[in-house]
Amino acid sequence: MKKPEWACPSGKSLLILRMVKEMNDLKYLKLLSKQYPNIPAVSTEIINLKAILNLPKSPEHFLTDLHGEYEAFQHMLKTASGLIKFKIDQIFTGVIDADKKELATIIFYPEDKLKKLKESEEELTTEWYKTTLERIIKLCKVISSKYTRSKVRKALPENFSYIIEELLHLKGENKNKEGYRDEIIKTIIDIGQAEEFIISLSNLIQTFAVDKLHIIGDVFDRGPAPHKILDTLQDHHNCDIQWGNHDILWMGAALGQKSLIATAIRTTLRYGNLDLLEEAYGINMRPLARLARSFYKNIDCNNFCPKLIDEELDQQDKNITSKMQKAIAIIQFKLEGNLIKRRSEFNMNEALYLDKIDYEQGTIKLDGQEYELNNTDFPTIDPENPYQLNQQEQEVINQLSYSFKNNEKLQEHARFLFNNGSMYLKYNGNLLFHGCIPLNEAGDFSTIEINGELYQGKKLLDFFDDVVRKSYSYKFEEKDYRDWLWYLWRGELSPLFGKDKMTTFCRYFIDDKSLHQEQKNPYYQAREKEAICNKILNEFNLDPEEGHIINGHTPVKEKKGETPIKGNGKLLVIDGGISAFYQPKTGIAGYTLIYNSDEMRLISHKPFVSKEAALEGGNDIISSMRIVELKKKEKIADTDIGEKLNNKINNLMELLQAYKKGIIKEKYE
Ligand SMILES: O=P(O)(O)OC[C@H]1O[C@](O)(COP(=O)(O)O)[C@@H](O)[C@@H]1O
Ligand SMILES: [Mn+2]
Repeated sequence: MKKPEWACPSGKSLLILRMVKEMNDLKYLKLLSKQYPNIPAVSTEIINLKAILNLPKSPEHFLTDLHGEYEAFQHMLKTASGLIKFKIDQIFTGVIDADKKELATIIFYPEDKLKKLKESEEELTTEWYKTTLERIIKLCKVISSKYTRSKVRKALPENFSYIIEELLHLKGENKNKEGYRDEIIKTIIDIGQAEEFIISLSNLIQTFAVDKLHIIGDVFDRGPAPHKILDTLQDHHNCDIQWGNHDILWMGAALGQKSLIATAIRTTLRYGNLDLLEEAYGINMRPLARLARSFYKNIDCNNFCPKLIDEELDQQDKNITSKMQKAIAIIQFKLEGNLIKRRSEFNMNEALYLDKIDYEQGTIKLDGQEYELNNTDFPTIDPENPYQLNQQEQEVINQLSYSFKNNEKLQEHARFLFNNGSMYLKYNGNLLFHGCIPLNEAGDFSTIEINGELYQGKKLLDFFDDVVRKSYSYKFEEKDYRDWLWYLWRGELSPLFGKDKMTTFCRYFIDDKSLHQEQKNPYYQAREKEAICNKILNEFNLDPEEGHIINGHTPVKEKKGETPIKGNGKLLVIDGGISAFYQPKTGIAGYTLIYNSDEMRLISHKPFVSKEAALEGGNDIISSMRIVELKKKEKIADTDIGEKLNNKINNLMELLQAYKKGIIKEKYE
């Protein structure tokens, strides 16, 4: 059979191909020439970009599993996980510790700390303002030196931009300009603007300390204020998110996926965070409370009692929260039952419970064995038709679904998560994801068949990434993409969940602890081995010699001797439990990671007590800093952005040649 022409181009078609390419190149260069119309313009940009390539790589900050702990998160952000204090110690070697601590606290919380200092009997003298300003300027200079002038300029506060730019770019050794600088500082103090400058410069230091913030999932659930974390992230200058299972839960709920709405509400009530729904988001919970009150009269708290840290609810609130939790849990189990039956390809029949209950005996039969239920009050379940919502339940879930879908704030947060998030991220040679890459016992990528096609490894994550985006794009149509978000929340091969099953029903209703077990995916054992980590990096086309996997989701139990560094240093698990509920298990209050131009540094944190304590300067929450890897001084040229800049430089060089050869005519205004 004659080969199709494109399979092996003849000499003539090769010539045609080359001509087409040249024409396209020329078209592109002509477009580029609109931006850089002559030799001086294009030369300036080439010089500028080449200089940027030689700047040191700017710092990346990695946080994960924030679980609504806003205050601890804020502190990590403001302090850049200890990086700012570390720089202060490096720069001000001759300054006493107390002063360095004070300086650090001013930079982290400038308004509050200044107020506190003024309230104490000591007066803030001109000398104090001068020293403080000089130190802050010095630190700001060092921290901003990794950026181009234009980037620094763009970040400057409007009011003082000219003066701050002057101060930041005056060279210390320039004797001629010393008087000039001193006069600027003196005038700032004389005209009563010192505090404004201290605040502006402190904010600038916080901005520059970290260039890129990565959130490796799970902003929501357990803690009280995920909404405040999201508000902060929305305002951040440069942040990305790798979705966690708890984020997908809320994203799906925001799109009106009813099983996820029920689950999000149940989890919120379980941790006593009714205020999050009612006050922060303004979702009306009265219909659910009414239903709970009318059906679950005799609840004795037990397994539905909210988990609290400081007993912040009184008995009456605890009772109603428990009733509501049970009411929404039953709605969840019913909705999930219908979903599992509708989506047989999810293969989740083992999560069907309500049809296995003997409602007269108060027992349940699972895998041929009978178990006693510890609670047999199911006033809304019709044993003949256990998955059918009764009328009141139907009304409540419809009302909640309407509220979720039409809640402006929740929709704004969901939009942010969809737009700025992904299933995984490849960034500067590293691979970031929340949960796992599903593996089988043999250490091979697990395969899932969807509509006759097989997915595994990277292809599986790409499939889910695509489905999540489609669920958002088609949110107003009754397409079934949203069901996949539920699968991602709790399905066996969900890379965000990474466990064989979720045993919520058994945890509530059966005392036998063996039924509460959730088996982790074999990935979690396998990742201890370097070869497996390398295999995963290769699967994602990353260089195992250079790259690392950065993982969240499973709290590292440091107390039990577990280490966050796995696979011979190839993989870092940075979930150390910022969530207050996990701290007894982990023994610490979270890990964070800083990736600088010369090292990767893992920081473990002590529990964050309060902002008040932080303002006193006594709350240094860093418990240890470990250098995971020393790097050769990396430059922007070595990063992903460097690669893009290099491409641009190549194009500009071609444009320069085209001007020189007269292929494209220069334009001068
Ligand atoms: O702590 P709770 O509310 O009992 O939740 C337990 C559930 O949370 C999960 O651990 C998932 O949450 P994480 O992603 O934080 O691990 C489930 O596997 C488990 O069933
Ligand atoms: Mn998780």
